[in-house]
Amino acid sequence: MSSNVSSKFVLASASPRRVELLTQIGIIPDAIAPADIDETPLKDESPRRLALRLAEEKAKAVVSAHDGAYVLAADTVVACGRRTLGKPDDAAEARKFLGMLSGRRHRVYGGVCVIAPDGILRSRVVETQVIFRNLNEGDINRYLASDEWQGKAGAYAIQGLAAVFVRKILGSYSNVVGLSLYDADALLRGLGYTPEAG
Ligand SMILES: Cc1cn([C@H]2C[C@H](O)[C@@H](COP(=O)(O)OP(=O)(O)OP(=O)(O)O)O2)c(=O)[nH]c1=O
Repeated sequence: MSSNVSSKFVLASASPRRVELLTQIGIIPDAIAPADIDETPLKDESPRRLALRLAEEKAKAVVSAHDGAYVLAADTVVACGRRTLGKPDDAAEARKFLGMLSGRRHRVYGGVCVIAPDGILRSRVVETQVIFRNLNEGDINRYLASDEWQGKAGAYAIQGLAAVFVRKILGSYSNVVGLSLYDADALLRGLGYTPEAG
């Protein structure tokens, strides 16, 4: 079993949302070490497997530079029908994604991976279902003008203006924002880390 005595906590993510979410549960990273990995899906890779693989690869990419630390990484993938919606390249792609999400149910898969100081790796995927109301052209135009779609999987951020699109959500809200706090806490505790002593 890993021990957290004087262990540092490293967040392997460039996402400011993930820092904010962890702060909410009293975890302030000692270091932020974004992992620069190729996020291209493999051939026939499901969104669930993609989210898990990328979270694991992000954690593994930074662990060697942070000996003796707990390393946490995450990845968020939006899936609509059989399509995986990544971060849109431009406004045209964001428009396409929002059109696909309009009036439908989609799934947000959050991969979470923790590597403990002794090298033990634990990971899981969290699924949240989100149902959007119908979006008309005005809704989409206003949303695109806000720029909130940029850098967000599926071209929306539930924590911002897009909250009004969300008719129903089934599962973890923080998973949609970028990191399920329930699951991050469960993985960290399972590996012996507690924020108080960390
Ligand atoms: C669906 C959704 C996604 N997002 C964001 C969370 C993630 O930052 C982003 C998905 O991209 P990710 O590749 O998961 O993360 P990232 O590139 O921002 O950071 P890093 O790889 O360094 O960890 O989309 C929201 O902020 N709100 C939402 O409602």
